[in-house]
Amino acid sequence: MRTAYTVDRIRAAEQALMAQLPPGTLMQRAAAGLATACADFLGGCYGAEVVVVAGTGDNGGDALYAGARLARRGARVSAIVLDQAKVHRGGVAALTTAGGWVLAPDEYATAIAGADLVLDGIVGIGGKPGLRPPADRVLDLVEEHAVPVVAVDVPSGIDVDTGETPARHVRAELTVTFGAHKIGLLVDPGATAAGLVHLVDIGLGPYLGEPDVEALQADDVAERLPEPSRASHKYSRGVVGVVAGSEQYTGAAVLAVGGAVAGPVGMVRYVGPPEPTRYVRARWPDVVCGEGRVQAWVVGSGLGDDPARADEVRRILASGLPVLVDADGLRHLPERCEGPVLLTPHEGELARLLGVEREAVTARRLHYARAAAARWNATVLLKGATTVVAAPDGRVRVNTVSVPWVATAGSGDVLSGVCGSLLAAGLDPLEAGSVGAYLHQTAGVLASRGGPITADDLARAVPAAYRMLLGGDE
Ligand SMILES: NC(=O)C1=CN([C@@H]2O[C@H](COP(=O)(O)OP(=O)(O)OC[C@H]3O[C@@H](n4cnc5c(N)ncnc54)[C@H](O)[C@@H]3O)[C@@H](O)[C@H]2O)[C@@H](O)CC1
Ligand SMILES: Nc1ncnc2c1ncn2[C@@H]1O[C@H](COP(=O)(O)OP(=O)(O)O)[C@@H](O)[C@H]1O
Ligand SMILES: [K+]
Repeated sequence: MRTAYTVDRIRAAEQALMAQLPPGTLMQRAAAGLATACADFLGGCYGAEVVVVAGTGDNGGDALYAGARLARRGARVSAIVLDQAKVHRGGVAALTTAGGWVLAPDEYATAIAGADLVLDGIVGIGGKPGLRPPADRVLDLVEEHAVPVVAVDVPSGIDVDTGETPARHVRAELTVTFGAHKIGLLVDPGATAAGLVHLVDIGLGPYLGEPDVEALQADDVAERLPEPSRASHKYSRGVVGVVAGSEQYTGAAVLAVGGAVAGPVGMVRYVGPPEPTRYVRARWPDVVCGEGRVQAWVVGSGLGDDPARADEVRRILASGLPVLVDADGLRHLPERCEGPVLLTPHEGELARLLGVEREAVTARRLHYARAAAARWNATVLLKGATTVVAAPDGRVRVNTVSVPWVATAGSGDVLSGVCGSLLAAGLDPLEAGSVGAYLHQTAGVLASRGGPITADDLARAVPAAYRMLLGGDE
């Protein structure tokens, strides 16, 4: 499990650990891990040109000490010190002793233009979002010359606790973070600004407590994927009912059912008008069409605006059974949901539900997913490159494994079927949403292999993804 914590929690853990150790130990552990990651990134230090950008806090200290280590390993390391009066003195001394030097302002442009790597030590967890002058001017040069950036702890300028980027911020190829993941490294747009994230263990583990945000990894997903036993029969494995598609949107029915049959359930029921029913029957002889007992429902994709279908959604939501509500179904939510409910909006749908602009949701994904979970008493899965799943009790998971080719028409319909199948097999909404999102993106990786895919390709790849995660043969 990848676990992330708020800045307050990380600071408290650091205090507790620092009290046990000689002064400066943690910074040296951080700098050592950072220097190794930079050397790996550069593919060797000898002769590499590195520019350290050091702000006024300990983040700058980490960067300067790492710069000193790189200089001792043969790199040419210079430093841009943003404020001479407040810079980490020990860090500057270490760098100069190791053969590095501090640049004068009129040397910044040339140094950055010739750099193989810029180390962003502007601000870490002590930073406010945005970049104050002269950091912004230095970033202009870095972007102008497209120099790769390794961010120290976090990309400077992001909101570390939320992943929001309300103002100017660094965009890194790699972020080397210390002690624990910060929430803003896992949630977009901060996650995108961070690039790849490498965690350096500095010994905080025993002091951290319960995480604020979790991200499942392959082994966590494997543990949670339902598997039948010798005693299983089709009903005990779970039956999922799919209410999707209409005379106009037949494809939504096929794709949602395609996701559901690819999941762990023993049986899928489909409930819909004659035309999509014909398509579903023709494709899956095993799907039972018409009403009947189910353990969970998937409702919403491609329903259109038929009032009878709206009533059906409301009736299902009042049944107390686990329900996944997607797309058009989201227009028929009650004042507050009862029972296990998983809502799966994309940003536009969540914006409509909450009466805000889409751009606001894009900018504040964690905030609005949490707000909707509290407002409707339901688990909310906000789709996107980093899917956020927020439960009404405050727990949050994010899915950071993703492949952009999955952003294709009908992909969300497949996701609804996959997650609904997991709900019917007994997972609670937070588990079904987070496991389903991981499985769906893994199917995307397998189907795509670096090229374009259709939603149908994605659904067909789900069983292989399931098998791979369980450790079965390829
Ligand atoms: N506390 C610890 O035990 C450890 C801390 N470490 C490092 O220390 C960092 C935290 O250090 P600090 O608490 O000194 O804080 P930071 O270095 O993150 O930044 C605080 C300083 O930046 C300035 N600042 C704030 N917002 C700014 C902005 N938007 N633009 C420009 N300047 C801004 C502030 O005036 C303040 O001087 C961590 O991120 C990590 O890199 C590591 O050395 C590991 C151990
Ligand atoms: N940039 C991206 N990278 C990876 N996956 C993405 C990206 N953007 C969207 N997705 C995924 O693609 C799916 C799109 O679903 P949705 O927006 O409902 O589309 P549709 O309505 O066409 O089915 C979701 O699972 C979402 O998480
Ligand atoms: K930084």
